[in-house]
Amino acid sequence: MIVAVPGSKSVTARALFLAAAAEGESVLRRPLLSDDTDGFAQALADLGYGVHRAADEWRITGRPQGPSEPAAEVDCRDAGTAARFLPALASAAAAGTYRFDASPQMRRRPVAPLTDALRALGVDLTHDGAEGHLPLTVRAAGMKGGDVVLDASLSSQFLTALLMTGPLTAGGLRIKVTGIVSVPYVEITLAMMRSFGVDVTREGDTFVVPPGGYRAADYAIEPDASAASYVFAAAALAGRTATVPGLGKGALQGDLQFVEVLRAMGADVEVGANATTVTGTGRLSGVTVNMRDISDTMPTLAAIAPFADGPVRIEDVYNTRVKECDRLDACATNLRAQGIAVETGTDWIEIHPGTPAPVQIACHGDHRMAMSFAVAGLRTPGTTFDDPSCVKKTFPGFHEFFADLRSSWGV
Ligand SMILES: O=C(O)C1=C[C@@H](OP(=O)(O)O)[C@@H](O)[C@H](O)C1
Ligand SMILES: C=C(OP(=O)(O)O)C(=O)O
Repeated sequence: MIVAVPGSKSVTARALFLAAAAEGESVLRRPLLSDDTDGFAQALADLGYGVHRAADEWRITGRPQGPSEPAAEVDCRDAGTAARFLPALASAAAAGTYRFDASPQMRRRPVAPLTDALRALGVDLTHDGAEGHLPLTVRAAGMKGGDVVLDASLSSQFLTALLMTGPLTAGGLRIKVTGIVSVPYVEITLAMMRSFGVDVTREGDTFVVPPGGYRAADYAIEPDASAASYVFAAAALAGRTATVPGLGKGALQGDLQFVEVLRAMGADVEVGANATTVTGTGRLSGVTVNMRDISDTMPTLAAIAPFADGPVRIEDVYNTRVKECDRLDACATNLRAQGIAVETGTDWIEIHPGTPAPVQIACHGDHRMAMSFAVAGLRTPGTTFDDPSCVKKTFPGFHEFFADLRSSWGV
């Protein structure tokens, strides 16, 4: 069955940034419509960029010189992308005072490696509450650019923010990276910067970003590979077939690699030129997998893991502890509540086979907790959620979408 998923959150956020920074009007086709991307677009409008949104086509009027508003208060809501990318964008403005705040959940998440780097580059930036967290205020006076050292071992979003800001500085940036997670997201950034006219080069662990700015683009946003993980996992679990169009061999998003985990567990997987198909075979074997590059799909795997015929061990995912919630803890606690044996360490989780009992899943306001355990709920009737609407962050219609999928599969 063909199952279309909404547009990519990561690609939509980058496209919004790059379009706002570019000279001219950009057209973004099939953007994701969700709380994160709505918040990002609204933030740009609040900063004074021209943002015109029709359902499947957003038009952004770029301002290479920065926001047209001399001062603004920006709400980044729950979005890591907005909270990390937008203060960097504002820092490059010729002048202006911009305050960035976020939800309590996003206020808890770190931004220090990025704000330290911006300060080292001469930006006047103050944390208005806890040091290293939102809220923060940028008093922009243009950025000269130059050399900077960045630790991206808690989040690649810090690096993406600096990379995308580089062309807006007078002399460009040379970013030396001392640690990195979620590398495929950096590849998305570099590919999209190329689509907006900028080529970043690498010298070992240093990224060299030229000055000169971006040019506007007509940009089609691919479907969200992390959202697709729920469809693929559901097919593997239910013994059905799902084909997600728009995500194939040329896809930008690393999270499509989740299908290789399902393949290793026994599902049939076909990655075509422009679509990916997963067929459940009725067999799911245990697996040990390093998910450092694709950690947004860790909860998807953790939730279905009890149905495998051996232990599922997921390694190298420390930074899932600083996402919408502490995901290693939240997965372990929910699985244990279902009666499943689970062990965890600082950066790993191991889940043993079992028959999950129907319980109310504690979502911790985390869309991925709700969506992952909804997939596992295919085999655990009676599963409920304390906060089902938290899916709005990236997939507002998820529960209706998933109910439709189940009824077309008859499961
Ligand atoms: O750059 C991006 O769009 C993202 C990068 C990843 O974050 P980290 O780099 O913090 O792992 C990912 O988890 C997040 O959902 C989106
Ligand atoms: C970690 C996530 O989001 P972000 O960092 O963009 O808020 C996510 O969507 O799983």
